[in-house]
Amino acid sequence: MISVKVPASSANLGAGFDCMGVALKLYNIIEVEEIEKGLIITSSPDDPSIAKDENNLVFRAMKTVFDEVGWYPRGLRINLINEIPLTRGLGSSAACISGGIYAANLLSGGKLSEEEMIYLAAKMEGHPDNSTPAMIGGLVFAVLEDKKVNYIKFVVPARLKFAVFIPDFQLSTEYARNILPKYIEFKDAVFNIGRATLFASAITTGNYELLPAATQDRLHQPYRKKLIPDFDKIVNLSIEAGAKGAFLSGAGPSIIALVDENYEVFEQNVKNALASMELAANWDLVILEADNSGATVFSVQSTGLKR
Ligand SMILES: Nc1ncnc2c1ncn2[C@@H]1O[C@H](COP(=O)(O)OP(=O)(O)OP(=O)(O)O)[C@@H](O)[C@H]1O
Ligand SMILES: N[C@@H](CCO)C(=O)O
Repeated sequence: MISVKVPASSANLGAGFDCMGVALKLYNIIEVEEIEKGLIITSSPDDPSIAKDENNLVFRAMKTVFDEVGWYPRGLRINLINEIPLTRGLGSSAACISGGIYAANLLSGGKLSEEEMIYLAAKMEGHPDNSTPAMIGGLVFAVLEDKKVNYIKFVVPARLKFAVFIPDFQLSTEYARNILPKYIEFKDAVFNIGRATLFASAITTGNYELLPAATQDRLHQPYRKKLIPDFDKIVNLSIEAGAKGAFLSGAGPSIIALVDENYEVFEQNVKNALASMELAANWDLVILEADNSGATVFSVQSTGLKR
């Protein structure tokens, strides 16, 4: 049996719609083994949206590898241990895709290179901003091309914390993409290019004072925040408490605030404020660090199956 550990991820990071994302220290574990025949899928905790047949996202990701390398297991057992909340903007689908591809590559003899796995994952997800950090960790700047992903990985220092606000409701990425406009104004495109460029420079040089300006966005947040009634309240609360920028995590509904120093004080103050505020949803706050490793092998045990 092969166990793979794969991190959550937060895409966009403000202005970098579909091209910037960071892996976070919150994990799913995917256990896979070849069996004599059939497909057995188990999951804990379970959720009705986790398919137990060939529609399962981890299985579908694994199958793209088997099709690519031309090797198929006789049967397959998949056990999912899920820590990443589903459909909250924390890359649960990318973890399934990148983790499934990584596990299938190990099971089938490691024929694909890291670059090939990164490409397959981004192609399946449709954009590389969650799947690439889920695969290799770190904070990633990435563009999906015809046959490859062009990317740069930045190793995030532990000093930078990601305060993740997770609400008690879900928002599917598909829905949150469908409400975006087909066209945007030229001035909004210019606004985002400036901020995304500033973000990349500020984060890689450690100039965190620029982050509040660099995390502004006009491509997706103005539209999506209408689906998240507490968005402005939580962003404003975070900035007042000292965050270096706060924005929607991926397609939402989670919100992330960047916190540099005194994160314990930030956490306490924000938790107290949340408890006394009138909000439309219940919000959990967890402080996470970036994961700089991506998908990794957790353990490998022989199944004793003979070929
Ligand atoms: N552990 C899992 N096992 C199987 N399927 C999963 C699992 N986690 C998520 N999924 C599938 O992915 C879907 C959620 O994907 P979606 O892209 O909407 O949200 P997300 O990836 O959590 O958020 P975002 O893309 O904004 O970061 C679920 O409805 C389910 O079909
Ligand atoms: N860039 C993607 C991330 C969510 O998968 C979006 O915002 O729709």
